[in-house]
Amino acid sequence: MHIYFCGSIRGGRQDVDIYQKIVRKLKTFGEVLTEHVSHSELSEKGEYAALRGEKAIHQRDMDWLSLSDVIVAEVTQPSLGVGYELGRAVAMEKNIFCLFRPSSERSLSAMIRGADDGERVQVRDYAEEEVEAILDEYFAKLNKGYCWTLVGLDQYWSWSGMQVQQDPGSEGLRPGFRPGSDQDLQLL
Ligand SMILES: O=c1[nH]c(=O)n([C@H]2C[C@H](O)[C@@H](COP(=O)(O)O)O2)cc1CO
Repeated sequence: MHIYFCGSIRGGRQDVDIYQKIVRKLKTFGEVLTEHVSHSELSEKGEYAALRGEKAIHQRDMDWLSLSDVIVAEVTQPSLGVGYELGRAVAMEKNIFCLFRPSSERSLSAMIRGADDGERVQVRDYAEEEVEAILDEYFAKLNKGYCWTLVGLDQYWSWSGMQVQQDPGSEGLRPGFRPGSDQDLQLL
């Protein structure tokens, strides 16, 4: 599983220790593409010097975002970049899990909290000591969803393979094809 972690860089590095804790946990579920966000050596200047330019950072991160199965964002420290990544991820219909600490006494933007649909986009208030358990719970549910999708796909492919075998001249499935119906048998 590819995981994209979002956390503030130029928005302020105050929460880097929590980012580290989250990324350490995320690595037990899959590959974290944006591990650099949690590096304590990364300053508010960001990666400009290392990557020779803002365009390269933006392009690389958009490629990683497209590749990701899930986005996990620590949104307590406000960051324009994190807000932008989340907006793009919503448009890509990704699974998104945002984590916010009310103990900061900040008020999370309505554009993030209001995007919660209880399913694909989820926003969760948390305290630092419970973050690992919360991530366990989230990924357990996410993986369960994936298992069902795989079972469904497997059934679909074995069914469609059967149809093609019965009709060797077939170039594939026809639109409006219904498995097992008389209409299908006539079409074949
Ligand atoms: O150098 C960088 N590298 C990088 O990957 N980002 C991405 C990942 C972070 O989740 C997000 C942080 O945005 P911001 O720097 O505006 O706080 O943007 C952002 C920067 C600097 O803006």
